[in-house]
Amino acid sequence: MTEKKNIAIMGAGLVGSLLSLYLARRGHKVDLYERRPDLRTTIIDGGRSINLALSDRGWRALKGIGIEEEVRKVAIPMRRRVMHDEQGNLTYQPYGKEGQAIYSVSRGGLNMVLMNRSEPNPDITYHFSRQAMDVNLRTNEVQLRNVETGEIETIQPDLLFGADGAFSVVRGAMQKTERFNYEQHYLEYGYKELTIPATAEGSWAIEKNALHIWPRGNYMMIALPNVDGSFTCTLFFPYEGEHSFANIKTKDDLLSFFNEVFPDAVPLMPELSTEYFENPVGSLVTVKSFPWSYEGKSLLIGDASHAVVPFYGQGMNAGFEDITVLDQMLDSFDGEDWEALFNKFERRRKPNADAIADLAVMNFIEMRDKVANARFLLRKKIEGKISEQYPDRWIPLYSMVTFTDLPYSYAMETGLKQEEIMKKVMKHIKTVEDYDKPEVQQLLEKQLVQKEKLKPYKAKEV
Ligand SMILES: Cc1cc2nc3c(=O)[nH]c(=O)nc-3n(C[C@H](O)[C@H](O)[C@H](O)COP(=O)(O)OP(=O)(O)OC[C@H]3O[C@@H](n4cnc5c(N)ncnc54)[C@H](O)[C@@H]3O)c2cc1C
Ligand SMILES: NC(=O)C1=CN([C@@H]2O[C@H](COP(=O)(O)OP(=O)(O)OC[C@H]3O[C@@H](n4cnc5c(N)ncnc54)[C@H](OP(=O)(O)O)[C@@H]3O)[C@@H](O)[C@H]2O)C=CC1
Ligand SMILES: Nc1ccccc1C(=O)C[C@H](N)C(=O)O
Repeated sequence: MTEKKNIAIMGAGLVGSLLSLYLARRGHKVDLYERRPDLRTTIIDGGRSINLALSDRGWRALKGIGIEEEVRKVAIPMRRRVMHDEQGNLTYQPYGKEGQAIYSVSRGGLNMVLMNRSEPNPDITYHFSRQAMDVNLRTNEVQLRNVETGEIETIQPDLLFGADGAFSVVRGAMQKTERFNYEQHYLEYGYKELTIPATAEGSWAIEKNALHIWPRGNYMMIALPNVDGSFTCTLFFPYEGEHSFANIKTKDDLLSFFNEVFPDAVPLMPELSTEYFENPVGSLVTVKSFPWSYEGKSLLIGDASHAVVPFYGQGMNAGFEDITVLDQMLDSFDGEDWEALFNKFERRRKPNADAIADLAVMNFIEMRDKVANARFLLRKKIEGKISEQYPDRWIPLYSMVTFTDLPYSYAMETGLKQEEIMKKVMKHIKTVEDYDKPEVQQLLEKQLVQKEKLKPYKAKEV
């Protein structure tokens, strides 16, 4: 066992709360400081993103601490995309193979499960309504403000983890250190959450086990199911321009626009105009930074180090995977050189964080635009067939990201190679049956077998 450390985690969101369980299991004493009040006893306004898509990388981290089964009970499998066109016609695209799904979970519910798990553990203490204001990275002193009383206190842990989200204060302190790289990029789009409530019978008004998309070219609405029969809808919409948040000023503007572009959804959204004008518009930002640690005393993790736009449904999953990877590294850690450990961790994770950030932006274009196209859906079916025929040489990009633990960077590189091959294949395809044409089969044989364009993943030593 390594020496017992006093560890402080800034932020008791999804990543901070899960991380505390992993660190306490190794015998450390963990204190979490969260600027918000305890969500188990307080209704919090302003917290957005009511539900989240949980997939394999996230499940793996929950399983690693024995919490998977509890979360599965309240997770709704979403097996496919259901696309709604402007006439209300539906098309479908499965996410993966038979039995594969992404899972809709409540953000607050998941956070509570994680918090409750730490309750009987004397080595984990939550401090709510404590906002990190300033960090002295050299001394590891953190200034905290009691949000309720305004009092300031200073703590000095042995190790400090910054799990304080996309607008991290711990990262803010690192930004002032020498040779720290930082970049942020806001999309010209914002998001607003709306609701499709449960039917009078308490059931789901549209297909329950699906993620619904209303793709409209340069904007879209999506809906994820909740256990109470409702759906949380999110409108991703430009801030400015012809169709934009700026241009919807009145209830009439709203209803005439929604009736025109989302006609099948409007009758299912009785509170549309109240919610639209009351709910905030959230911004969409990618944050890339490096390094993530300082002198072996502090480390950024989750969104604090790599915030990604939500379109792949991978932000939390990537943050949870950070914990899995860190925990694996702790298995062979001598307990001495935390600086070397943190350096190894950040070098391993950085290329993957960058890859999922870029993939997430790409998936926005796919969701808001491409999925409405019959040729795109045909192409996905063909890809499914290739994957069935060459299971060890071709895992579709979406599946690599969502249903495996292959590094995101490998998924991205391989996806680009697949794209090249698909362009060639699709020149010969008009219908699914064309897949069996000799020229298609020969092309695949040449690319995949003879040229070995897509080699299976081999781990590189970092
Ligand atoms: C609209 C939307 C939809 C999303 N959908 C998905 C999805 O489907 N799947 C998915 O995997 N990811 C999704 N994400 C991303 C996901 O929400 C984040 O990646 C995830 O919440 C990151 O967890 P975290 O613990 O690092 O940060 P957070 O969850 O933000 O937690 C940070 C915590 O730190 C606290 N905090 C902040 N500043 C301070 C401070 N100064 N002092 C003390 N505490 C502080 C905050 O109150 C918060 O509780 C989505 C994001 C958005 C915006
Ligand atoms: N990648 C992305 O596009 C986004 C990711 N997220 C992530 O989703 C998770 C949960 O989000 P949620 O609970 O809705 O968080 P919020 O959007 O409610 O943000 C939490 C706090 O962050 C600060 N904040 C929000 N937007 C900005 C901004 N543009 N610039 C500076 N500070 C800002 C605000 O602090 P204050 O009140 O002090 O101003 C806010 O109260 C978090 O992980 C966050 O990291 C959230 C939004 C976008
Ligand atoms: N959770 C989300 C939140 C916002 C936007 C998209 C998602 C998705 O999960 C999209 C899904 N991965 C898809 O590709 O269809």
